[in-house]
Amino acid sequence: MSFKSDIEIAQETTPLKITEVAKNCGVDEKYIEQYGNYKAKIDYRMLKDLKDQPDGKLILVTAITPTPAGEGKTTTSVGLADGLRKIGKKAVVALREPSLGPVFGVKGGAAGGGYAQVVPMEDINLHFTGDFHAIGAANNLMAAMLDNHIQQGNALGIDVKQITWKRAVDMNDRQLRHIVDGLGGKAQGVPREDGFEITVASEIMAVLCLASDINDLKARLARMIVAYTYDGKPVTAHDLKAEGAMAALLKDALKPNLVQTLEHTPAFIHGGPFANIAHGCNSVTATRMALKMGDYAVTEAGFAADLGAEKFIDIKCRMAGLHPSAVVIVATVRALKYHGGVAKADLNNENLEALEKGLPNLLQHVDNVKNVYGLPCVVAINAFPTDTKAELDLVEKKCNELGVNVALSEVWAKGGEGGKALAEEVVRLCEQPNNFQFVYDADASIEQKLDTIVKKVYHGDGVVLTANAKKQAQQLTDLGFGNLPICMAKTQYSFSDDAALLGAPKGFTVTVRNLKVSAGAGFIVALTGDIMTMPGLPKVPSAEKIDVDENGKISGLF
Ligand SMILES: Nc1ncnc2c1ncn2[C@@H]1O[C@H](COP(=O)(O)OP(=O)(O)O)[C@@H](O)[C@H]1O
Ligand SMILES: O=COP(=O)(O)O
Ligand SMILES: [Mg+2]
Repeated sequence: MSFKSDIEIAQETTPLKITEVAKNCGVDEKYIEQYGNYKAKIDYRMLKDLKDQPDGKLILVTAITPTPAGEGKTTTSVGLADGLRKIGKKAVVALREPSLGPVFGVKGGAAGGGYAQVVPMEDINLHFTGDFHAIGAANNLMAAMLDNHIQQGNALGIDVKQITWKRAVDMNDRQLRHIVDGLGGKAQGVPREDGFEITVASEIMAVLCLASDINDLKARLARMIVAYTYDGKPVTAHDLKAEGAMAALLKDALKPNLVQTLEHTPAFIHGGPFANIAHGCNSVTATRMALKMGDYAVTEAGFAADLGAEKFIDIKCRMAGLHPSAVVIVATVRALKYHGGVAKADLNNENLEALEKGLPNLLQHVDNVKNVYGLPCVVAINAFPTDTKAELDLVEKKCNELGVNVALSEVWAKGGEGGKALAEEVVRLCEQPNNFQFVYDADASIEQKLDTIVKKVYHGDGVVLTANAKKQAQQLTDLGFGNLPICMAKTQYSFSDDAALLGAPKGFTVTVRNLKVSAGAGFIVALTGDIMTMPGLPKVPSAEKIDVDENGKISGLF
């Protein structure tokens, strides 16, 4: 069976003018800054003016532990919002902006798929409104000012071996992970080991996602710790007088972007941290706008419920005072078979036995959402064209037998029409009482918080800190950062820190090898296993299939 590609579906649709989309969801035109006919930035001052307007219900879309292709959170978020509108509800979706890393790498774009997409998908997946370029420029201005300070005499006494700030580029480029720069002699800089991280892992991305306005942004940027002195004192962006210029670069990037789904549902897209190496959620301002403009605000958190959902709750909701009403856990036949031991190449072949063997991964995520996060949830079986009826029926049957709330989602194939059953169930769940809770108390020690996450969310035996991480934990506590929430940087392919441990592994510990404070964002990043903040391209990058014709029409993006 052949299907139209995502980009073919997107390009055959006629979107509404963005001013009409804005008007339809109640955004006053005085807040709209158009970027062409189909994109706009919305001034966050609208939130101050609407502060007395009641919020809608917040729905989080998460997933089971994914295959490298992803299981359809973004697709389901879009299709659910469309489905809610199909049943007469005022729904808005809030998503992250795609990074060029995956776009040209393995996963491809992040604008949904099939008949559940946001448009214009080419823009959204490529330059969009320039926010990521602005973040990269601000990040690298910081790096240039830091190295220039050292070159100009190093009055602050920065220890070049204790520089924590990396350069950034929005690309999967392993060649830049570990570099030596400042070569060429006295006038060319100070030689040192350096490195790049992907822009979505930059602390500035997290700051942009958590800041409420330009003053808050500037204050956060100023607090960012970029290095330590020879006597171990932190050096901040403010010490280097960098926050003003960085904020100037980010003035427009701070405003959320408004686009639409294929069915003209309003979609706020803003910020794009990955959930394995960063906190994995779109901006608070975009989420708040969705809550003001919709009776139901659907948002997503990256990768599975042990990563994006945990950080959505313990970082984003904790900092912004958000309280989700319901959670959708996306599951797919292919991912369940993957957890049941089927090789990636064979995932399109029916295999009921492997499917059943993979269920423990789903059940453990359901258990976490219900009993650790305390939220009502529904499993959305995201139907792929390669799924057989027997497989889809088995997942639904097993979930029902185990008392797991489940709904079939056909949004990829049918758009909002395929999301009506899921929408009805989500509306019901939003009216249920919920015992929303954070996983840990922020005032616990850094090690206790790490241990709690490993035990309660990953179902491991506990955390192990390397000697280096232990020293850093003590240093950060002594500097007064011990009460910050934790941003776990861990593989997305396993509950554990070992990507090979699929399903619902037991009897493992998670090793934290490095702790770094993101003092501007307000959390501590814990690097586990061999996770890296600069991914690499695969053997056959998706970029090889992307092209543009003489009329500027792009092909090959998905
Ligand atoms: N039901 C489906 N059938 C076919 N392809 C799908 C389906 N759902 C998602 N996809 C595709 O799978 C990939 C991952 O979907 P996405 O929504 O980005 O997942 P996530 O946000 O969880 O990473 C995308 O290329 C998307 O087009
Ligand atoms: O950070 C990861 O996001 P996805 O799970 O949407 O790829
Ligand atoms: Mg996604």
